[in-house]
Amino acid sequence: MKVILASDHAGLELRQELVAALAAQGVAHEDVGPSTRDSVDYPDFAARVSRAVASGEATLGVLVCGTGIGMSIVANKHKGIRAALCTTEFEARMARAHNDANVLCLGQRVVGPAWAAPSWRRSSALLSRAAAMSGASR
Ligand SMILES: O=C(CO)[C@H](O)[C@H](O)COP(=O)(O)O
Repeated sequence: MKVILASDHAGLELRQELVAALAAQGVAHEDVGPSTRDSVDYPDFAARVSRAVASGEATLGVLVCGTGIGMSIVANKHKGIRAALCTTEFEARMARAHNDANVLCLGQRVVGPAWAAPSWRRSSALLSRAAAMSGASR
């Protein structure tokens, strides 16, 4: 299994937190940026991750922007992508178990530290659990 992650400038810190969580758990992953808080266009990053998942280059994708909404809209335009915008661990579990979601979209401004520190910590666990639930080997 390989997880591919990207964000825009508004999702940078949460994405980096998730990358660290995956690395700590030994989950294969690819972080495709961006690397700075310079403003970028989220559709470019949504397309990069969506293409990778749709082609099989990656098993699961994670996209983070300010709200997660734009990322989910763009990702779901790609054939073969079932992107789920989740704000809770329950939603992420259901997205995998009931909807076979293959891209997790998160909003840093919704679940991130500046808005709700406890949710920020939960979101790291959320991704790790979603990845683990794929059933694929790490
Ligand atoms: O959430 C988003 C898209 O759904 C973007 O992250 C957000 O629109 C970026 O806003 P700004 O350029 O003002 O930082």
